[in-house]
Amino acid sequence: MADQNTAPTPGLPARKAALKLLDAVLRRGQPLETALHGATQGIARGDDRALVHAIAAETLRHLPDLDALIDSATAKPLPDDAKARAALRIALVQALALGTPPHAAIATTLPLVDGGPRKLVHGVYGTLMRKGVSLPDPPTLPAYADSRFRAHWGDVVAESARRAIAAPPPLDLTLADPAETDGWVEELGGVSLMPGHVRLIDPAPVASLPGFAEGRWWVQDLAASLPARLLGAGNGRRVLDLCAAPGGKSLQLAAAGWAVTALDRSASRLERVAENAERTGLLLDILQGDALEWQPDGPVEAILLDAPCSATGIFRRHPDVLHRIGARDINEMAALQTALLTRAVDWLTPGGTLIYATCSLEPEEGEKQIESLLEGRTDLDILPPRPDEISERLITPGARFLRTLPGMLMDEGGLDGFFIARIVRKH
Ligand SMILES: C[S@@+](CC[C@H](N)C(=O)[O-])C[C@H]1O[C@@H](n2cnc3c(N)ncnc32)[C@H](O)[C@@H]1O
Repeated sequence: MADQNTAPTPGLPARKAALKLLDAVLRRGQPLETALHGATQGIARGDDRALVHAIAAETLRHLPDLDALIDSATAKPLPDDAKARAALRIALVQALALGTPPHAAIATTLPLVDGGPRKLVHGVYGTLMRKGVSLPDPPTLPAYADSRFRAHWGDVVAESARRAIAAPPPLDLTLADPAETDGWVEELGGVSLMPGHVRLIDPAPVASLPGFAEGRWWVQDLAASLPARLLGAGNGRRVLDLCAAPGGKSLQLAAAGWAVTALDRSASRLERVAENAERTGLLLDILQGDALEWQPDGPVEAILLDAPCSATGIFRRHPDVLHRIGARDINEMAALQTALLTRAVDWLTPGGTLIYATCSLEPEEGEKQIESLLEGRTDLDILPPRPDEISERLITPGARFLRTLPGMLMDEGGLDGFFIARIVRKH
């Protein structure tokens, strides 16, 4: 990112807001995107808000390494929540990762600790800069996430996750009409890894891209497009999308010819579903309701349950998740998923299909959910993904489920971590 510090008032409000944003994420456990609005109140320019986001997100991508540098230059470690540590993190990340000239990075940070540990911050920063330190490439993952990834998926995947968190991922679009894939690849200057998918490596702001206003596509990571692909063509049949907002998968299903009931508990998130439906001209029956209480009028042939989850699979775009999620969150989410899944599966007609998906790298929210669902249930079966439905490069031979992991399609820009199972009701 370009240095923003050439303005006469050298970007102090943006740095202050970045500190506030990081505090909301690290101390109060709020998602980065949720906290952004509150932290940037009073910052009028879009560029400045983008700078706040960039400083916070980049700090989170490199947090363990930034802290290790800070600890290497202090006699004893500063407390985690010390103001000096917070200020040093953002000064260092600007100088070492965002390309801000070192003097500008510290000049915009020191006023934040006026009347406090100014001398300490200046001293530690100066020591590190004189040493010519740099951040390791790839970054070190937060310890808890690193140990879980290694335990569940092995060292190779954990190392790929380190490379994946290093930078924001490319922008993936899902097309309303997969037959137009070649045309949009050319028009947008992207590449396609599957029919109906276009990837932009170096994207412009979304709303300015051709086809956005006309609703010819929507933003959706390639992995997030896989669950709906496993339901195939709808031919006018009804599908329940039980956790629908903001609506990417509902739109895909409607575009594939399904009559979609898009249910979600959150009224505010459903507004985004309605906006997306309007922009794309795709028809959705939008309903607010809690899937733990609501129920359909009768049995249904197809259900998509894109369940709420820890979201540890989407750390590339949301580097805050790996800092916020712990064992308790994973267990709570897994219990909610079990409740949603056991309820929804009983709504299926014989021969009906339920797709269960989570954007999580935690087996408790994926493989283990389905294994325990199937225990003692002779009426349910698993239909594994077929290479003709999605790229064969994503299918592990013999696997019953679809599991995307860091490292897959890495040379093409990778994809998010997802778990997807196709459950069929036999009788
Ligand atoms: C992973 S997001 C869904 C993403 C969406 N399927 C898409 O593709 O855009 C999970 C959603 O589940 C909703 N949710 C959580 N608990 C719910 C419940 N008990 N009933 C209905 N919706 C719920 C949340 O509001 C959230 O919008």
